[in-house]
Amino acid sequence: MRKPIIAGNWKMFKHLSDAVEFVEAVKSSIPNKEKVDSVICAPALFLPTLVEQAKGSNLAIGAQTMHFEKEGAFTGEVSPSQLSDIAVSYVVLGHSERREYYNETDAAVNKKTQAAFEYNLTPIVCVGETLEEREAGNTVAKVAGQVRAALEGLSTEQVKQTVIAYEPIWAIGTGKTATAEDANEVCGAVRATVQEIAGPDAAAAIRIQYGGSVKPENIVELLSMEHIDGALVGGASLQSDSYLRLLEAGANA
Ligand SMILES: O=C[C@H](O)COP(=O)(O)O
Repeated sequence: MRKPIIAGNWKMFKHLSDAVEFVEAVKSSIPNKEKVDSVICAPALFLPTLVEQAKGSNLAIGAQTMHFEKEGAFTGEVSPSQLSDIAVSYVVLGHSERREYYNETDAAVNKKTQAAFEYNLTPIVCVGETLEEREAGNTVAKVAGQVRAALEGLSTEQVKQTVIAYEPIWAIGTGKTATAEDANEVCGAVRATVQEIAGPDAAAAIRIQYGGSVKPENIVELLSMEHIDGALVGGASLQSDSYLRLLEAGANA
């Protein structure tokens, strides 16, 4: 059985003092690591403080993006080596907001995924279709193409350790969740794509999250689905009580 992974993506919300208060409130109540991987992906500015604060607890801290180069003249960017140096453990790559507003291409996502492994970070690679693509019946083609591009050149072992987050773009921050059955169908297509690229062992091991208006009220049903191994959560991860309820659902899935 695959261990569930619940990751909060705070996007560009909170000030440092709110973030510290949140981690203080949750850190002693995070479920055992053997039952669920619990992650908060925070703004880059907060990472050193939160990593220190979460040390010794079951909470892991992740970044929301990074460059693929180790270092260089890339004003405003954060490198994989810098994240690794401060002991960040996860990084979200190819979020639809990065793809849409910052022109993050499939090729860049692939370079970043490879760089994540080079620097000991676990990549959470986001894929998903727009409403137009869904209505045109192109969901699986779009998502499978993004998965193939992101995983190109990775070893089977690296594919097994990658986390894929399936996030239909029309469900992000809109309150519209895909039905658990629809989400499971696309996550199943992601797994089938992984099997084509990296074989059955990798397909059985890779963890696939659903994201898009996940909240304590709908997470149990989503996690009961065969191919859904966790959730990438925006809005509902911002409040400590709601975040802990999501983790509880993960621990009991
Ligand atoms: O990364 C998280 C997703 O974009 C989902 O955001 P949301 O839970 O606010 O819909």
